[in-house]
Amino acid sequence: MESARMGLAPGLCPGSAQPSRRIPLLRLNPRGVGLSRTACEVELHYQSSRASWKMLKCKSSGSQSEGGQEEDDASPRKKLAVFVSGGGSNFRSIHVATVRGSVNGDVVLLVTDKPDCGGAQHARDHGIPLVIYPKAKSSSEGLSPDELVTTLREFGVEFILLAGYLKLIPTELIQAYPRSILNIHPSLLPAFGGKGFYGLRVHTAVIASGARYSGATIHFVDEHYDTGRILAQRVVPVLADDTPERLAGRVLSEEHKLYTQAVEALCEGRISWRDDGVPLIQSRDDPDEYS
Ligand SMILES: Nc1nc2c(c(=O)[nH]1)N[C@@H](CN(C=O)c1ccc(C(=O)N[C@@H](CCC(=O)O)C(=O)O)cc1)CN2
Ligand SMILES: NCC(=O)N[C@@H]1O[C@H](COP(=O)([O-])[O-])[C@@H](O)[C@H]1O
Repeated sequence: MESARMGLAPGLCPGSAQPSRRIPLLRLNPRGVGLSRTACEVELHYQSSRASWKMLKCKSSGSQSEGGQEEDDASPRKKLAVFVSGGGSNFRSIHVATVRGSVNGDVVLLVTDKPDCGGAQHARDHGIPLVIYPKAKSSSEGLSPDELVTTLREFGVEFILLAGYLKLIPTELIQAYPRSILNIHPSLLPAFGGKGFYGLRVHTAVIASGARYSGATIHFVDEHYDTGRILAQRVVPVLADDTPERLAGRVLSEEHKLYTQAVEALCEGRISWRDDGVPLIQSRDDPDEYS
């Protein structure tokens, strides 16, 4: 049984241009992993006779707040995992908010199905470990659903944020993280959601429908695309001469603000569930106000 121990190194990614030091191909121990953390480094010890995959490791200091204070006096900082497939502007926006301190949490892991995407590059540039899910058909790299759950648990992940992630989250993860997975969608769900509705396709459909308003939706994730409980929305007008690209740009700008506010509430324990199952955000300024 192969075991590998490694220190952290500046972000390395499968296929990255000039890895400063190749991380050995790591194998996951079916019985779990050992995780030890030095002052500013995380070392992972993996043994496995089964799945083989590449673990991208970087200094963990990149995920701490600017003040370096690891935990808010009031409550411990929440550990977040972000899932991306593309440019990662929502991921970057959330990461900036954790570093600046408005979000009482840290991004401790990035998950992607596209290791060369912009979001993965941001993780490498900022010392955030990265894993691949799901396995690419053409490659042996990547985790199985059970291995993904194990890895998230070993990183102490408490909440999962989908941010332009384009693969179906498996039932194993939904069950392991009840009421703890959020997604952002670029329309006013339930309109223009579901399989096939992602990226510019959403905005093209909105314009073609003649809808006068679109927007962004944050929702909890269930087993199906875009059918989970809606947590927050923002409305964006559709202009008579809009193109999908221009509408996308205005919606994306609202997404960044909406997602950051939702994650602030999530990390401060300001989300409550109405008796009919609708999640509400409690105002930071007025505890009697919910939206
Ligand atoms: N279990 C869940 N998984 C995911 C959800 C969800 O609500 N429940 N949300 C999506 C994000 N999303 C919309 O917000 C979404 C992403 C992708 C698709 C889609 O049709 N994907 C294509 C494949 C696209 C590709 O691989 O390039 C498909 O499945 O055919 C719809 C909606 C993330 N996961
Ligand atoms: N249905 C899922 C979907 O379409 N998600 C959308 O992908 C974009 C990702 O942008 P980003 O990578 O710059 O955050 C965002 O507009 C997000 O709402």
